[in-house]
Amino acid sequence: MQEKKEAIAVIGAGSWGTALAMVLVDNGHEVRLWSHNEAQVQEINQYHTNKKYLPEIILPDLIAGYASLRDALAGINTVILAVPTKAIREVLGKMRAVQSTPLIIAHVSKGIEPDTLLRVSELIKEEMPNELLEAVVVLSGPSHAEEVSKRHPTTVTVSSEDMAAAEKIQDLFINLNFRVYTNPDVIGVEIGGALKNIIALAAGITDGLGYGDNAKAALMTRGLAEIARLGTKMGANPLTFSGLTGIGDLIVTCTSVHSRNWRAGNLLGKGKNLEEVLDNMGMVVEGVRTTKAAYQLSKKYNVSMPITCVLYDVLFNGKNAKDAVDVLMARGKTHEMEDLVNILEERTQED
Ligand SMILES: NC(=O)C1=CN([C@@H]2O[C@H](COP(=O)(O)OP(=O)(O)OC[C@H]3O[C@@H](n4cnc5c(N)ncnc54)[C@H](OP(=O)(O)O)[C@@H]3O)[C@@H](O)[C@H]2O)C=CC1
Ligand SMILES: O=C(CO)COP(=O)(O)O
Repeated sequence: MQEKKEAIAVIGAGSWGTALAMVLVDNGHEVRLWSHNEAQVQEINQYHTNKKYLPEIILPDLIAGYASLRDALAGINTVILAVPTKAIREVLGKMRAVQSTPLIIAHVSKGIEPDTLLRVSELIKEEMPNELLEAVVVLSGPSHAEEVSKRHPTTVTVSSEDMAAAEKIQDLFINLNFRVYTNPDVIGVEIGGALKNIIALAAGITDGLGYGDNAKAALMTRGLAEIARLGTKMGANPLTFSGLTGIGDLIVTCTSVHSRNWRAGNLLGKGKNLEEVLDNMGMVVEGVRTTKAAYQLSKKYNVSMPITCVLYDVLFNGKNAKDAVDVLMARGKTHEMEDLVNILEERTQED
């Protein structure tokens, strides 16, 4: 399927960076997997494992671990940026310091920065000077690293303001186990990928409370409704939320034991406190910061996001999880689709 082979730097050797490095090696590319942790780089090069993040997996020999960012980026045109949203600015600062030629940066992070309310592609454009940035691409969709690393069938979507760059990333990754679609709606793809983590935390909480499948289906459906309302108000195509990076990712994250967001929520629902939960997770739980950002976005855009708002109170204001569910169930009567219809009508009038 794939013709042109090239050297690619994957920046971040957590679960997702490592699994994506495997896909690229399967497609015949030279892969340089950078980590800020030298011991981990040694483990990757000597033992071909990454025990902390993918304990069951033997990595292909052709994944080369790099501790030097300068060496990892030497002569490179395409970077896969696979660190948590919180680390993006720091890592881009380090890249800026050693880079002199323009890069296509394909990010795979699912978050929004609180306070600035920037999406990850916007953060990248803010941190990287124009002369170092050929294009920014986002790769997102229902894709747990644990399953991708076992080469189980997976589908994702790539999006960019530069669709030629998105198609390049599609070509680099697509194979018979990893099917890559394109979608030009960057806002919708990034908002869907980031905000599904909020709903996964909430779904974990109701599972932890022992509420079962009706409650989870309600959260997923009404969660998607509030994601679509906000995203559409921000300029996304509402259809994107019925695609892989919307409902697709929401399903996988709310229903899989692999999801760190669902697992964190589940522990919260069982009565553990947030600090304890995050300390024990050992991997990123993006939904916590994203809840803060989405809460702020809902105020900025004046969009009703009841699930996000009660989760915000659970995470940051000490609200009891069961009381939070009661608040949602006791809300005033409302129409299922009216708000989204109104937002779409407003948009038509503005055009
Ligand atoms: N895991 C998955 O299945 C998927 C994850 N994603 C998204 O990908 C992004 C990365 O997640 P994931 O790989 O799962 O996260 P992990 O927690 O598994 O790994 C994070 C990696 O980033 C490194 N890191 C953290 N902070 C910094 C920093 N300041 N500088 C350099 N490196 C840093 C960590 O290093 P250290 O070990 O030293 O902490 C670790 O190698 C997230 O936004 C996530 O939502 C998207 C799709 C699937
Ligand atoms: O985004 C993911 C799957 O598509 C991974 O979700 P978690 O970060 O909750 O593990």
